[in-house]
Amino acid sequence: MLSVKLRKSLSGFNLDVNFTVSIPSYSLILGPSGAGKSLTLKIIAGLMRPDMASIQWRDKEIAFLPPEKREVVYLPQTLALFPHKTVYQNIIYTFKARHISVDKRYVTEIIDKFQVTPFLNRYPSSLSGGEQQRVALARAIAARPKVLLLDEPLASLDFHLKMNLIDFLKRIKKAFSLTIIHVTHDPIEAFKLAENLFILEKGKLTFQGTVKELFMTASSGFSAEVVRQLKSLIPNFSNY
Ligand SMILES: Nc1ncnc2c1ncn2[C@@H]1O[C@H](COP(=O)(O)OP(=O)(O)OP(=O)(O)O)[C@@H](O)[C@H]1O
Repeated sequence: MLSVKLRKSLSGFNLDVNFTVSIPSYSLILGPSGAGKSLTLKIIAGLMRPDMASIQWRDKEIAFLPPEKREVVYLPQTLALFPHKTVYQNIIYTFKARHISVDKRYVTEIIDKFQVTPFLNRYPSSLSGGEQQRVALARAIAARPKVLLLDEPLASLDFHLKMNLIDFLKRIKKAFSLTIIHVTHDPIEAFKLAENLFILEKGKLTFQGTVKELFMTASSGFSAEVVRQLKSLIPNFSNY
Protein backbone atom coordinates (compact mmCIF):
# COMPACT_ATOMS: atom_id res chain seq x y z
CA MET A 1 0.00 0.00 0.00
CA LEU A 2 0.97 3.61 -0.51
CA SER A 3 -0.58 5.77 2.24
CA VAL A 4 -0.33 9.51 2.05
CA LYS A 5 -1.26 12.04 4.73
CA LEU A 6 -0.13 15.59 4.30
CA ARG A 7 -0.76 19.17 5.23
CA LYS A 8 0.65 22.35 3.82
CA SER A 9 -0.39 26.00 4.17
CA LEU A 10 0.85 28.45 1.56
CA SER A 11 -0.17 32.08 1.31
CA GLY A 12 -3.74 31.49 2.47
CA PHE A 13 -4.13 28.13 0.69
CA ASN A 14 -4.55 25.08 2.93
CA LEU A 15 -3.87 21.59 1.62
CA ASP A 16 -5.02 18.70 3.80
CA VAL A 17 -5.19 15.27 2.13
CA ASN A 18 -5.25 11.71 3.31
CA PHE A 19 -5.50 8.71 0.96
CA THR A 20 -4.30 5.17 0.38
CA VAL A 21 -3.78 3.28 -2.87
CA SER A 22 -2.83 -0.31 -3.54
CA ILE A 23 0.34 -1.44 -5.33
CA PRO A 24 0.42 -1.48 -8.34
CA SER A 25 -2.48 0.74 -9.30
CA TYR A 26 -3.47 3.69 -11.45
CA SER A 27 -4.99 6.62 -9.55
CA LEU A 28 -6.20 9.91 -10.85
CA ILE A 29 -6.46 13.16 -8.93
CA LEU A 30 -9.05 15.24 -10.68
CA GLY A 31 -9.85 18.80 -9.75
CA PRO A 32 -10.12 22.38 -10.90
CA SER A 33 -7.17 24.72 -11.30
CA GLY A 34 -5.60 25.75 -8.00
CA ALA A 35 -7.07 22.80 -6.06
CA GLY A 36 -3.66 21.63 -4.82
CA LYS A 37 -3.01 18.75 -7.23
CA SER A 38 0.58 19.69 -8.14
CA LEU A 39 1.42 20.53 -4.54
CA THR A 40 0.27 17.05 -3.51
CA LEU A 41 2.57 15.38 -6.07
CA LYS A 42 5.54 17.62 -5.26
CA ILE A 43 5.28 16.83 -1.55
CA ILE A 44 5.05 13.07 -2.24
CA ALA A 45 8.14 13.33 -4.47
CA GLY A 46 10.03 15.25 -1.79
CA LEU A 47 10.34 18.39 -3.90
CA MET A 48 8.37 20.57 -1.50
CA ARG A 49 8.55 20.58 2.27
CA PRO A 50 5.17 19.91 3.94
CA ASP A 51 4.00 21.27 7.29
CA MET A 52 3.14 17.68 8.20
CA ALA A 53 3.51 14.48 6.18
CA SER A 54 3.40 10.76 6.60
CA ILE A 55 4.03 8.81 3.39
CA GLN A 56 4.10 5.07 3.93
CA TRP A 57 5.37 2.92 1.09
CA ARG A 58 5.02 -0.81 1.82
CA ASP A 59 4.87 0.04 5.55
CA LYS A 60 8.06 2.09 5.38
CA GLU A 61 7.97 5.82 6.19
CA ILE A 62 9.55 7.69 3.28
CA ALA A 63 8.41 11.25 4.06
CA PHE A 64 11.79 12.15 5.55
CA LEU A 65 13.97 10.58 2.86
CA PRO A 66 15.64 12.77 0.23
CA PRO A 67 13.86 12.66 -3.17
CA GLU A 68 16.41 10.31 -4.80
CA LYS A 69 15.94 7.70 -2.06
CA ARG A 70 12.14 7.49 -2.38
CA GLU A 71 11.84 5.39 -5.58
CA VAL A 72 9.34 8.02 -6.61
CA VAL A 73 9.66 9.95 -9.87
CA TYR A 74 7.74 13.16 -10.54
CA LEU A 75 7.18 14.13 -14.16
CA PRO A 76 6.32 17.83 -14.32
CA GLN A 77 3.92 19.30 -16.83
CA THR A 78 6.82 21.04 -18.55
CA LEU A 79 8.52 17.61 -19.07
CA ALA A 80 11.92 19.20 -18.29
CA LEU A 81 13.76 17.36 -21.09
CA PHE A 82 17.35 18.51 -21.53
CA PRO A 83 17.30 20.51 -24.77
CA HIS A 84 21.04 20.11 -25.43
CA LYS A 85 20.97 16.32 -25.04
CA THR A 86 19.73 13.86 -27.64
CA VAL A 87 16.76 11.63 -26.94
CA TYR A 88 19.12 8.75 -26.07
CA GLN A 89 21.20 10.96 -23.75
CA ASN A 90 18.02 12.13 -22.06
CA ILE A 91 16.89 8.55 -21.50
CA ILE A 92 20.19 7.39 -19.99
CA TYR A 93 20.60 10.56 -17.93
CA THR A 94 19.62 8.86 -14.69
CA PHE A 95 22.52 6.37 -14.99
CA LYS A 96 25.01 9.18 -15.59
CA ALA A 97 23.61 11.27 -12.73
CA ARG A 98 24.02 8.32 -10.37
CA HIS A 99 27.49 7.51 -11.73
CA ILE A 100 26.50 3.95 -12.57
CA SER A 101 27.01 2.09 -15.82
CA VAL A 102 24.11 2.08 -18.26
CA ASP A 103 21.99 -1.05 -17.96
CA LYS A 104 21.87 -1.69 -21.71
CA ARG A 105 19.29 -4.44 -21.50
CA TYR A 106 16.87 -2.32 -19.49
CA VAL A 107 17.41 0.73 -21.68
CA THR A 108 16.77 -1.35 -24.82
CA GLU A 109 13.52 -2.58 -23.27
CA ILE A 110 12.46 0.99 -22.52
CA ILE A 111 13.39 2.24 -26.00
CA ASP A 112 11.38 -0.61 -27.46
CA LYS A 113 8.33 -0.16 -25.19
CA PHE A 114 8.23 3.61 -25.75
CA GLN A 115 8.86 3.26 -29.49
CA VAL A 116 11.46 6.00 -29.57
CA THR A 117 14.03 4.20 -31.78
CA PRO A 118 13.43 6.41 -34.86
CA PHE A 119 14.48 9.56 -33.06
CA LEU A 120 17.14 8.46 -30.59
CA ASN A 121 19.73 10.79 -32.09
CA ARG A 122 17.47 13.80 -32.40
CA TYR A 123 17.07 16.68 -29.96
CA PRO A 124 13.80 17.24 -28.05
CA SER A 125 13.01 20.49 -29.88
CA SER A 126 12.69 18.57 -33.18
CA LEU A 127 10.00 16.23 -31.78
CA SER A 128 6.23 16.59 -31.71
CA GLY A 129 4.47 17.12 -28.36
CA GLY A 130 3.41 13.48 -28.17
CA GLU A 131 6.92 12.24 -29.02
CA GLN A 132 8.42 14.50 -26.35
CA GLN A 133 5.87 13.12 -23.92
CA ARG A 134 7.01 9.55 -24.68
CA VAL A 135 10.67 10.48 -24.27
CA ALA A 136 9.95 12.18 -20.93
CA LEU A 137 8.08 9.09 -19.75
CA ALA A 138 10.91 6.84 -20.98
CA ARG A 139 13.44 8.92 -19.05
CA ALA A 140 11.25 8.75 -15.94
CA ILE A 141 10.94 4.95 -16.19
CA ALA A 142 14.70 4.58 -16.72
CA ALA A 143 15.11 5.81 -13.14
CA ARG A 144 13.31 2.60 -12.06
CA PRO A 145 10.59 4.27 -10.00
CA LYS A 146 8.11 2.25 -8.03
CA VAL A 147 5.79 5.23 -7.91
CA LEU A 148 5.33 7.46 -10.94
CA LEU A 149 3.73 10.87 -10.40
CA LEU A 150 2.42 12.45 -13.58
CA ASP A 151 1.43 16.11 -13.57
CA GLU A 152 -1.08 16.72 -16.38
CA PRO A 153 0.92 14.51 -18.75
CA LEU A 154 -1.59 14.72 -21.59
CA ALA A 155 -2.72 18.32 -21.22
CA SER A 156 -1.33 19.76 -24.44
CA LEU A 157 -2.24 16.90 -26.77
CA ASP A 158 -4.99 16.64 -29.34
CA PHE A 159 -7.77 14.12 -28.81
CA HIS A 160 -6.32 11.38 -31.05
CA LEU A 161 -2.85 11.53 -29.52
CA LYS A 162 -4.36 11.69 -26.05
CA MET A 163 -6.28 8.46 -26.67
CA ASN A 164 -3.10 6.74 -27.95
CA LEU A 165 -1.10 7.81 -24.93
CA ILE A 166 -3.88 6.77 -22.57
CA ASP A 167 -3.59 3.20 -23.92
CA PHE A 168 0.14 3.47 -23.72
CA LEU A 169 0.09 4.57 -20.07
CA LYS A 170 -2.12 1.61 -19.20
CA ARG A 171 0.41 -0.70 -20.86
CA ILE A 172 3.46 0.74 -19.09
CA LYS A 173 1.74 0.55 -15.74
CA LYS A 174 1.32 -3.16 -16.32
CA ALA A 175 4.70 -3.78 -17.95
CA PHE A 176 6.66 -2.09 -15.15
CA SER A 177 4.25 -2.88 -12.29
CA LEU A 178 3.96 0.76 -11.40
CA THR A 179 1.89 2.65 -8.89
CA ILE A 180 0.88 5.71 -10.88
CA ILE A 181 -0.74 8.89 -9.58
CA HIS A 182 -1.80 11.14 -12.42
CA VAL A 183 -3.22 14.60 -11.90
CA THR A 184 -5.47 16.27 -14.37
CA HIS A 185 -8.40 18.58 -14.66
CA ASP A 186 -9.71 16.61 -17.64
CA PRO A 187 -12.45 14.15 -16.59
CA ILE A 188 -12.05 12.13 -19.80
CA GLU A 189 -8.58 11.00 -18.66
CA ALA A 190 -10.13 9.95 -15.37
CA PHE A 191 -12.76 7.81 -17.10
CA LYS A 192 -10.24 6.13 -19.35
CA LEU A 193 -7.47 5.52 -16.83
CA ALA A 194 -8.54 5.56 -13.22
CA GLU A 195 -8.76 2.48 -11.06
CA ASN A 196 -9.04 4.87 -8.12
CA LEU A 197 -10.33 8.36 -8.47
CA PHE A 198 -9.79 11.28 -6.13
CA ILE A 199 -11.46 14.62 -6.52
CA LEU A 200 -9.56 17.47 -4.94
CA GLU A 201 -11.23 20.81 -4.41
CA LYS A 202 -9.73 23.76 -2.52
CA GLY A 203 -7.10 21.56 -0.89
CA LYS A 204 -9.51 18.85 0.35
CA LEU A 205 -10.48 15.48 -1.10
CA THR A 206 -14.20 15.64 -1.76
CA PHE A 207 -14.48 12.19 -3.33
CA GLN A 208 -12.48 8.93 -3.20
CA GLY A 209 -13.59 5.80 -5.02
CA THR A 210 -13.98 4.23 -8.42
CA VAL A 211 -15.36 5.98 -11.47
CA LYS A 212 -18.50 3.88 -11.15
CA GLU A 213 -18.96 4.95 -7.56
CA LEU A 214 -18.49 8.53 -8.63
CA PHE A 215 -21.41 8.23 -11.01
CA MET A 216 -23.54 6.62 -8.35
CA THR A 217 -22.90 9.50 -5.95
CA ALA A 218 -22.78 12.16 -8.60
CA SER A 219 -25.68 14.14 -7.27
CA SER A 220 -23.94 14.90 -3.99
CA GLY A 221 -20.52 15.23 -2.46
CA PHE A 222 -18.69 17.37 -4.98
CA SER A 223 -19.11 20.70 -6.61
CA ALA A 224 -21.50 21.76 -9.32
CA GLU A 225 -18.50 22.72 -11.47
CA VAL A 226 -17.11 19.17 -11.47
CA VAL A 227 -20.56 17.73 -12.22
CA ARG A 228 -20.92 20.21 -15.07
CA GLN A 229 -17.55 19.18 -16.54
CA LEU A 230 -18.45 15.50 -16.30
CA LYS A 231 -21.84 16.02 -17.92
CA SER A 232 -20.40 17.98 -20.81
CA LEU A 233 -17.80 15.30 -21.54
CA ILE A 234 -19.83 12.19 -21.02
CA PRO A 235 -23.04 12.32 -23.05
CA ASN A 236 -24.78 9.51 -21.17
CA PHE A 237 -23.59 10.64 -17.74
CA SER A 238 -27.09 10.64 -16.27
CA ASN A 239 -27.65 7.00 -17.32
CA TYR A 240 -24.88 5.60 -15.15
N1 LIG B 1 5.37 27.94 -4.25
C1 LIG B 1 4.17 28.44 -3.97
N2 LIG B 1 4.05 29.55 -3.20
C2 LIG B 1 2.83 30.07 -2.87
N3 LIG B 1 1.66 29.52 -3.27
C3 LIG B 1 1.74 28.40 -4.05
C4 LIG B 1 2.97 27.81 -4.44
N4 LIG B 1 2.71 26.71 -5.20
C5 LIG B 1 1.38 26.64 -5.29
N5 LIG B 1 0.79 27.65 -4.60
C6 LIG B 1 -0.65 27.88 -4.46
O1 LIG B 1 -1.23 26.70 -3.97
C7 LIG B 1 -2.51 26.49 -4.60
C8 LIG B 1 -2.52 25.10 -5.23
O2 LIG B 1 -1.58 25.07 -6.31
P1 LIG B 1 -1.36 23.79 -7.24
O3 LIG B 1 -0.26 24.14 -8.19
O4 LIG B 1 -1.17 22.60 -6.41
O5 LIG B 1 -2.77 23.71 -8.00
P2 LIG B 1 -3.25 22.67 -9.11
O6 LIG B 1 -4.46 21.98 -8.57
O7 LIG B 1 -2.11 21.82 -9.54
O8 LIG B 1 -3.69 23.67 -10.28
P3 LIG B 1 -3.51 23.62 -11.90
O9 LIG B 1 -4.53 22.64 -12.40
O10 LIG B 1 -3.82 25.04 -12.31
O11 LIG B 1 -2.07 23.22 -12.18
C9 LIG B 1 -2.71 27.61 -5.58
O12 LIG B 1 -3.53 28.58 -4.96
C10 LIG B 1 -1.31 28.15 -5.79
O13 LIG B 1 -1.34 29.53 -6.11
